[in-house]
Amino acid sequence: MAGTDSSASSRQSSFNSLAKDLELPLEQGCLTIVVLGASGDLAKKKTFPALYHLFEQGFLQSGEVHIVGYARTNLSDDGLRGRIRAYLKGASEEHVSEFLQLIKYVSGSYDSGEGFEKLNKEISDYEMSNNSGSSRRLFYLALPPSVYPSVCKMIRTYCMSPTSRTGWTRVIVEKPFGRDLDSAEELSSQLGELFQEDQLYRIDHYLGKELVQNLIVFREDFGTDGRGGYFDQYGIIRDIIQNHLLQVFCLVAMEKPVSLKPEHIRDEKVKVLQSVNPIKDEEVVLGQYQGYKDDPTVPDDSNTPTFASIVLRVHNERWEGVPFILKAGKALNSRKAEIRVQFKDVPGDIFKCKKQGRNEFVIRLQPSEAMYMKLTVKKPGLEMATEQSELDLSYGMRYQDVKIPEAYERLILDTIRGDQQHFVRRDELKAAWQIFTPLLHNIDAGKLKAVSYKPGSRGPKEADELSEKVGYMQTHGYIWIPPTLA
Ligand SMILES: NC(=O)C1=CN([C@@H]2O[C@H](COP(=O)(O)OP(=O)(O)OC[C@H]3O[C@@H](n4cnc5c(N)ncnc54)[C@H](OP(=O)(O)O)[C@@H]3O)[C@@H](O)[C@H]2O)C=CC1
Ligand SMILES: O=C1O[C@H](COP(=O)(O)O)[C@@H](O)[C@H](O)[C@H]1O
Repeated sequence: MAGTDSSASSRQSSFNSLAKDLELPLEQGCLTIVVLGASGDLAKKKTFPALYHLFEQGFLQSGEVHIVGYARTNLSDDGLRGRIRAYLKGASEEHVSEFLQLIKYVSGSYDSGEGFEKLNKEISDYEMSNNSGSSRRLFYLALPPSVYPSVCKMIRTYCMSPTSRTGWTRVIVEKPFGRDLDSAEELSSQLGELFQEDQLYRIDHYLGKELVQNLIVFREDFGTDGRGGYFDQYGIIRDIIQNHLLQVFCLVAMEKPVSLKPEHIRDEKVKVLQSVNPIKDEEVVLGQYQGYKDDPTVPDDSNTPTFASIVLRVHNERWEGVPFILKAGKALNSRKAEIRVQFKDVPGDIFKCKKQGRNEFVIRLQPSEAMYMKLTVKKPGLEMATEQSELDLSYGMRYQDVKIPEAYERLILDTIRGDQQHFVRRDELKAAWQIFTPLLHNIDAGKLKAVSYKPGSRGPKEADELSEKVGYMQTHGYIWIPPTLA
């Protein structure tokens, strides 16, 4: 049975020792996870599968956890279970059935008491029957941000963990957290009036990826695929750069934190964000792929960028003069996310032979996690010539028996443990919007135009020109493909 075997208990024990390292309280007892927006895309593709994987590994135990889906759509418990089952392909039938039995569905609106009273009754009945005297309540808002204020108000009014029991109430909110600095601050104030900062978990799933650190390239080989209506309201900067890529940038550029405690790490992230200089228009390239406007939900005159390459410059002792190129796009030639640290040429290079490229340290976040170093070595043989080679740590080869957890899996577990290290703090969010808001307002006002690029290409040629102009040198004549990708 899932959740009761010895591997599950050994995981529970390493989980407990990690919690001890971070000085988090060790907790057991009744846990309810409520997924609001349970009928939606994120819930079925990411949230419920992540919960299943936590269950399968013993982090969520039958008899202790209770999962409730909530949305307006009229569904039965089995109706919701059927939708979820379709996204748990390849999993053991026995485990899946056991997991699905933990799930109930409650239907109701997002702004009236009736549905939330029903939801509270469902949770309270389970807590009474569980008999542990505890009440841990986790609310996952897999919903459009427009309904966060009303949903949070309803949770605060009807569904909080009762003070008569030990436990807590925590709320996970998805991105986008606002459209610019003012709207994000307004949303933060609305939520801040209802919950303490330590109850709010602003999720950015890039922070849950195994190899998250710096970045220079981020590419996707698909377009907006049916999400054109949503995407056109936001664009690539709000969808990916202001959140996912900026978070990764912070982890690379920040100074060493005082300790691994969440507050110490987030203090350093805020410092580096506050050291970023205003973005210069001439260090931005925007693109829109040909065919984007064929989507009927996208206006014919849309200037929304589906591609952007933006140079950030950090005004501090360590990074003065170093360009950080944040690049993301839809409908490109490949789907990958990488951090690429390129080393400068040595001054007074004594080797006359033409180099293929500079030394680079690459961290591939996906697909096929890897870290590798591209470096110039002497070409084996009698002549004194150089060539490019590599030191490779491809995870698929080095860690063949290890299953790398999904980002959402890790982040939900962090929330249950009360570890906010990988979540965005309010002042961090503000500093992030401060960097991008002037640029976004200029784009919204039509002052910066997106140039067109071919789907399946590297994006606009102007982006490569910009990288070169700020000092990045592409490797010529030799491209190494890690064996796990070949
Ligand atoms: N999908 C993805 O891959 C990702 C999504 N996100 C974020 O996660 C959240 C949820 O995304 P996703 O699941 O794609 O969204 P959906 O559009 O699928 O919405 C989720 C559910 O919310 C309800 N809903 C939709 N529109 C409205 C509305 N205008 N007013 C009230 N309720 C509404 C619907 O449930 P019902 O009608 O049954 O109540 C719907 O099933 C968003 O904040 C999104 O930005 C973040 C990263 C990736
Ligand atoms: O939040 C989002 O992220 C995905 C990319 O996530 P990944 O884990 O698949 O790299 C992006 O496609 C989507 O547009 C955006 O909303």
